[in-house]
Amino acid sequence: MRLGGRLSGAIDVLRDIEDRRRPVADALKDWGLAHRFAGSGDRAAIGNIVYDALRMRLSHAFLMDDDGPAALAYAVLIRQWGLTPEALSAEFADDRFAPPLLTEANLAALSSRNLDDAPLHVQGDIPDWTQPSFEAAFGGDWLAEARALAERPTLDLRANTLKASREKVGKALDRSGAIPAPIARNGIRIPAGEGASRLPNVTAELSFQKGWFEVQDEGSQIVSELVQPPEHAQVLDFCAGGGGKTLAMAAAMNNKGQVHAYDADRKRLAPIIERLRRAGTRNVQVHDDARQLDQFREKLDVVLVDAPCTGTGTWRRRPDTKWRLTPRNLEERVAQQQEALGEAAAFVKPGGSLVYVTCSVLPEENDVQIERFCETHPEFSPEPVLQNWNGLFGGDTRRPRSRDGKMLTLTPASTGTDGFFFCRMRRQPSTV
Ligand SMILES: C[S@@+](CC[C@H](N)C(=O)[O-])C[C@H]1O[C@@H](n2cnc3c(N)ncnc32)[C@H](O)[C@@H]1O
Repeated sequence: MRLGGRLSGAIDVLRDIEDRRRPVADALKDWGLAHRFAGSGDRAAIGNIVYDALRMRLSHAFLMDDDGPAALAYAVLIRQWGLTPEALSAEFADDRFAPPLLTEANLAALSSRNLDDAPLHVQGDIPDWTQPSFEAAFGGDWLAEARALAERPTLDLRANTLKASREKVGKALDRSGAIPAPIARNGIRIPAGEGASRLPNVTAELSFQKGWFEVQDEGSQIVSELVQPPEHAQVLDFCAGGGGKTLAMAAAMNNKGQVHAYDADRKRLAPIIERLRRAGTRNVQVHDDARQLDQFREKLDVVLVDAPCTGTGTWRRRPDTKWRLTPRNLEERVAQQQEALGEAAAFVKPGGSLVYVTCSVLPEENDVQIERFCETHPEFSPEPVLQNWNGLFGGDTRRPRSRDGKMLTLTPASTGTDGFFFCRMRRQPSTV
């Protein structure tokens, strides 16, 4: 397919997402099934246009004075892919699959409008109601932080040290452009690429089938490393989901000690069994019934709460969720986080740690939760973590944002990762 056909395809998918409020991945998959002649390069290019359009939806719409799918898709090619309206007109002149050319009104808006005149949330491509939260989280840097959440993400992998070193995985993937990730010690990064370029399907690699690596954002790897469970510790991953952090901690513990993986939702937990097998992990016990945890009350060294959250830190990867998020969703997540923290705290032994993580950057889900929890549970208090950063990751790495060295926020702008929040609270040792 030529660029015109790809652009038409992207416009169809964007329209489908908007009209039927569908997740991007589903809309792209259906388009592929209905257009079987399209090759993998075409599908990747269409996917890139759609995702790029959604990441910068508000600023594109402002500059085009039009929030329709065609205007958004054209804006991607002009603002993000570096093509000019003139070059596109010339390219599409003899392409019968190309969409109608940009309207006079779109062209006039594009040449006369300046993004500096747009409301700030439009400049940052975030929902208007989230702006106060961004301001509270990042002060004067909030706009730069919001904009970084609208960039394309890298593809990050974690070498599974139970089976292979980072060097070995890097060699196995060298034709994919893999390089060591800047911060995480076992991280491998495949840069985001530009325009129509597509990321490799690393899960089709033999080295993946053999369990040499996992797909895991570098931010998720970093927070897993910050947990720092001692090798022989008894750990509970209370919101284990598909097991991304369980696997990372189990490998860091060198297959020693014990990681108990639990999730209130059995369906989310299910994939963990196959992942543990592939990774060669032998120190994980999976629990799908809360009653199985009763024996661990006040007994465990470390309890991780990787809490359900709004996922604002992953907006680069799932930009459609940015526009679907509502204040009500945020309220619901905040309530679930309080519940999960309260339940999980009961398993921490005196002197043990309770670690709270989210993949959100909103203070309501992060600092505010910690403050509220510590008020109602005075036996817990946050511990300094930033002071260990250099020791863990090296002195010349980028550092997360933190006001007090205890609560850390990783972001695309600060650490070049997805957004993550991390805080470790210590439970007072027993005095008897
Ligand atoms: C952010 S996801 C976990 C991701 C996972 N840790 C990973 O690294 O792949 C949050 C999980 O918390 C679970 N959850 C929500 N409330 C819970 C509760 N009260 N107790 C246990 N799990 C809960 C959800 O089912 C969801 O799977």
